[in-house]
Amino acid sequence: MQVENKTFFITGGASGLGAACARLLAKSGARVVLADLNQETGSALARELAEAALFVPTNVVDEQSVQQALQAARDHFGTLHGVINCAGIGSAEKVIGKNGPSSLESFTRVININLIGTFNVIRLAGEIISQNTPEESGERGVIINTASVAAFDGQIGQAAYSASKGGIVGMTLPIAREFARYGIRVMTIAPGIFDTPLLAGLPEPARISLGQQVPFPPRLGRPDEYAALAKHIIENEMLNGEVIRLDGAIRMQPR
Ligand SMILES: NC(=O)c1ccc[n+]([C@@H]2O[C@H](COP(=O)([O-])OP(=O)(O)OC[C@H]3O[C@@H](n4cnc5c(N)ncnc54)[C@H](O)[C@@H]3O)[C@@H](O)[C@H]2O)c1
Ligand SMILES: C[C@]12CC(=O)[C@H]3[C@@H](CCC4=CC(=O)CC[C@@]43C)[C@@H]1CC[C@@H]2C(=O)CO
Repeated sequence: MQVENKTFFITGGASGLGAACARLLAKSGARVVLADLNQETGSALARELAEAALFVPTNVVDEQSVQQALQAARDHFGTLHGVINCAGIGSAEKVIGKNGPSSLESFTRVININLIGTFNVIRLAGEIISQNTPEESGERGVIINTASVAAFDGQIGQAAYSASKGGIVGMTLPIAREFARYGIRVMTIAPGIFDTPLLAGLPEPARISLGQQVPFPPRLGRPDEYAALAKHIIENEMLNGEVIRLDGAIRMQPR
């Protein structure tokens, strides 16, 4: 579908990859709902994007929070044509640490936010989108999820994170197959290493080193490059049920 005059629900839309999608889609004539935990950054971006954007405080793991955010989106913009699931957290914890086995709580938290939160939004937004009047082609909408190359090249310390992203990879095809009857496409992007606030905690030498691990281009990915792929996925109906690595050919080392 063309993005102009369409509405997209972007989880994690207040920062990094999600915010880049919001900016590009708004600039392209779309309307965006910034569904994010962060009131400060979410409100600031909504002010920047003016009438093209609505910020709704949202916790993707909370059913009622997502339902209320989706209703706010419909109340404000009238409908919903797509979702970009960017909400997520990073994590690094060995299975056996200095003090013994890692905590189940930390593993569960990463799975809850990254995987279950993504599924929660897919199921609730998918039901709404399935009720759209279809385009001439029969398409009613598109859902884009965010995994990670860690789903395939998980490093030491990334058991929870890789499992959460591997789950997103795993559910892409079965949901695309189910949603085909509604004319809803389901795609996943698996980014390599992108220059976002998620990496903010890393010292500069570590960031430079990560970028140099990328075969080409030897640098961190830019959020606008992720956004450009997301926009293309929305516009290209033949992209469905697939996971696209966006990573400069990096294959993460064990650690
Ligand atoms: N930056 C990278 O190198 C990289 C690589 C691979 C995958 N990813 C994935 O891309 C996605 C976006 O990451 P980013 O780099 O833009 O990070 P980021 O930290 O800049 O943005 C993530 C956003 O998600 C929001 N968020 C976190 N938990 C939430 C929840 N429960 N409900 C709603 N919003 C929540 C945060 O408030 C934040 O605004 C994440 O899923 C991340 O795992 C990032
Ligand atoms: C984003 C990614 C995986 C992570 O979670 C880490 C991040 C580098 C900075 C980090 C330091 C930590 O102590 C916690 C984990 C993390 C946020 C990694 C850069 C690329 C990794 C990725 O997902 C590759 O696709």
